[in-house]
Amino acid sequence: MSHPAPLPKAELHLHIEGTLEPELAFALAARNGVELPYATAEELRSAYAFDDLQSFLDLYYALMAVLRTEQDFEELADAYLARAAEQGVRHAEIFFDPQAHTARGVEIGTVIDGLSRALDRSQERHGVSTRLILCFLRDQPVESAMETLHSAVPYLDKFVAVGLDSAEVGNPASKFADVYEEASALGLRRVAHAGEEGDPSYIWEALDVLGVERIDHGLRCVEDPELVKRLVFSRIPLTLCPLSNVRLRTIDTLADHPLPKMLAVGLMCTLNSDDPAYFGGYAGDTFDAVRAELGIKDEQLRELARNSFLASFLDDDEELRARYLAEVEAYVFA
Ligand SMILES: Nc1ncnc2[nH]cnc12
Ligand SMILES: [Zn+2]
Repeated sequence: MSHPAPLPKAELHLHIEGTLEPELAFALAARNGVELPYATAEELRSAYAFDDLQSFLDLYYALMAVLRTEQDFEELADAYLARAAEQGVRHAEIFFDPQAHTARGVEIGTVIDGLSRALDRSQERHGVSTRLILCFLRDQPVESAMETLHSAVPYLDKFVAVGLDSAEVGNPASKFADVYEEASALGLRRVAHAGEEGDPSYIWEALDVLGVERIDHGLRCVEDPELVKRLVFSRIPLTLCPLSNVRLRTIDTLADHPLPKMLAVGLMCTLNSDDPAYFGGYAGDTFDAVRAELGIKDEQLRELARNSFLASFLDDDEELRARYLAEVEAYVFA
């Protein structure tokens, strides 16, 4: 029996380094002469059991040692885009973490040029339009973020926005106020992870100090009714990642996810996979999981897909956005 075509969607919260599947990690390790502290891909996969965000980040950064050349970054992105396309992703806004590579002696140009090689061919090869978002590591000094922004200026035509990721608690958004101000002056859009593990004050700061247009995660906004009001009235999109929240133990089970409540109060939610190689599912798997475990109905799935295109940075191609939105409206659920 053939599978029904998946619901068309945009993915707005996806770390390209988090798409590194164990098999590709081993292939790149062999090609680059990098020793991994695991005997097989299966053994590595069995290490994907996390207690919290930091325990995941430790493995996530360690495995990046296999990514060294433009070709490595190109293959990584191409493999993600192929899988995303199979799961109905039509448009992907992709995070990358330059500091995690430059700290290992890999030039930012190698990262951006390698990723761009895959992204530039993606529409034609996979039917997926793309944008890149440069993320700063919030647990690194602000000077390093500023240096990273400056080193990326020659590549300004290759990415559309800046983001903020890595260990949240103890690294509030306000630390990066000057970096975001400069990024905005360079014409870049602004997003930031907030309210993943951090309390609602992290979301307030991302909005009020960094001036972000979207909140990545934003899960803990539900603890602050004033914040929920603000997010609803200003239509700030949240890029939720429910499978990530379970794997990083922000919530106990998917059935505990506040998505139904968030939709009911009018928050502009989108569904995303975050680090799919580590968290057990890509974008389509995420839609399937919330349908199965949270009882999200077909018309709410359509709303989530519609939101993903409305919240995307496709403002420079409204014709393409309109085409995607028409596809969402025309979609017939099996
Ligand atoms: N879920 C996440 N939160 C913060 N930083 C990340 N980097 C990669 N995935 C992340
Ligand atoms: Zn993330």
